[in-house]
Amino acid sequence: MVNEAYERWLNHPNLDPSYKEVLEHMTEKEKNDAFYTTIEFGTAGMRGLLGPGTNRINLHTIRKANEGFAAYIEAQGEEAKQRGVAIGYDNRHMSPEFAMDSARVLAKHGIRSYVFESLRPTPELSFAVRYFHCFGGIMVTASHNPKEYNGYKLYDEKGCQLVPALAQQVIDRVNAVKDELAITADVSAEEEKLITVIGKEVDEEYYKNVLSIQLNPDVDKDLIKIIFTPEHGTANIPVKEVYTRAGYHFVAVEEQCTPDPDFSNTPTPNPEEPGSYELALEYAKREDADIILVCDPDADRMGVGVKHEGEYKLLTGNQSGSVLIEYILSQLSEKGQMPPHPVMFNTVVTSDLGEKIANKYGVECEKTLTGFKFIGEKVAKYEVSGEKNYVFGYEESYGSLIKPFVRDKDAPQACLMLAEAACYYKAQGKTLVDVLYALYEELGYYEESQTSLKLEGQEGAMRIKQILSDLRASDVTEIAGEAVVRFEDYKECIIKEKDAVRELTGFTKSDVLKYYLADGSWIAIRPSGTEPKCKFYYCVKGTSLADAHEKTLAYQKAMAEMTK
Ligand SMILES: O=P(O)(O)OC[C@H]1O[C@H](O)[C@H](O)[C@@H](O)[C@@H]1O
Repeated sequence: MVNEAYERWLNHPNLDPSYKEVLEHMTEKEKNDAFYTTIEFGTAGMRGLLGPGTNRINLHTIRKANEGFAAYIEAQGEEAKQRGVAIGYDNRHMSPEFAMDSARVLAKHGIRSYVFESLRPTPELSFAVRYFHCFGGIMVTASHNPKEYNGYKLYDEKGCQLVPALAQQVIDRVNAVKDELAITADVSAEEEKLITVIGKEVDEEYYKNVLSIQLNPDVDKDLIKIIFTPEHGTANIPVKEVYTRAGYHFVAVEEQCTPDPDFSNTPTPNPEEPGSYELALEYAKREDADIILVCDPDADRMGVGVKHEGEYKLLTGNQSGSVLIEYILSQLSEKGQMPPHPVMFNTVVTSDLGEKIANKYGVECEKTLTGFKFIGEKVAKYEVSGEKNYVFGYEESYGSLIKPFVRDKDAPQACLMLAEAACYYKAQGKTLVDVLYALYEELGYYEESQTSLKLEGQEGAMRIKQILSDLRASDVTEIAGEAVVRFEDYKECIIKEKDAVRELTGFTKSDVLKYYLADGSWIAIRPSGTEPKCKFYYCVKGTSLADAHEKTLAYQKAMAEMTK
């Protein structure tokens, strides 16, 4: 099957010429990884290595996806085609080309599109879908992945990434395309007219909305200095613009402000990884800055560094999320602006601390599976029913959404709110780390961490599946000497507790296992849906931070042993 697909590509008259040479020089292993399957929709759309092959991101697999998306829109009728699709893209290799090609494939089906004139953040694409009342959206990006990757995210009419039930309707139509190389993007002059280039007008509206989230716009902004880096990506213009308009003092990491598909001046563009803070830390020390803010290339994630007792401490996504919850909810309460039936959202692998903070302010916390689309889905549900009111949504993976005029994670919003919180607390003589430590004192000492096994290619994907199924098959009763008091399996949809088994409801089936331990900690395991990794999440509760840390190390070691 691999050879058949490979030969079909190699000899196809429509093969993009730049791919021919790469195909000819592939080793057997490379050939296998590129053709053993077709690239799938994961946590956040289709994401994969750039290059030729059915299991790669390239002009032909993107065209195939667009052909399926177009068929899906056509099936909704003429109005959907007229409302059209908003299209955005980031700084990655081929992103602008894939975006324009997508517009052309849609135009061949008579579908209107609005394409950004240059790179823009993912949240602004979500915003544009809503602004133009489009039927859907496409964002060409691989978010935080390394430079060798690209991807394709699909949005619904609310500006939310397609949830599995809708994505499946597109996938079925994508799978019905037999020859992806036969699809072309040659449009007639008439079809070309269906494509509108957009820019400034949407920017303005988006900035206005972002600035509207401020809870204390009059906070003394002279109190803090911010170091900001867009990691060569799309946050560069919007975050600078928003800070300038709001009056914050910031210094941008110049070397990382140029849009660059190779991310030349950063070891990694992912704020989950310490390398992304390296240059910003040098700036911070030189400028004696209070906070460091790092956005990923498509500006849906934000990483935070805080100067505390003379040192810069990097916050995890759980920690920055906790500080934001505390600030936002305390301010809403104090100002009497808390809506009735307030609700906050996070995921089954996000720390318990967030929920505790929310509950303290009378806010309910609802959990979803990993993927902000599931949070966006809930926002839409409650918007219609009016049953609950959104106050915040975040994930441990460094993404949050403050106001739902966007339906995906929004780093420009997060950067503005984080800066405001830092000023507010500095006026009280506190750093954001002080705020976090006070939360631990009040609600319990938590250490959240993540480890992962990088397992690439077909073999890696099989190994990851095997790790999960082996764990599922073995009855784990203790981890590092601590008893397992509850076990949740999101694929088999069961909860095992006190020797009883009951159904786990409310979630789409997903390959996630979660072990709750007697000391109040939990450990979860799942395959990443955006990277070739098996992820282990630890939320460890201790009697002190030192105790939580010691236990974390023990649990990590035990899990490593169990999955060797
Ligand atoms: O753990 P993964 O499947 O790789 O997903 C990690 C994260 O990836 C993207 O940023 C998604 O938008 C997030 O919703 C998700 O939490």
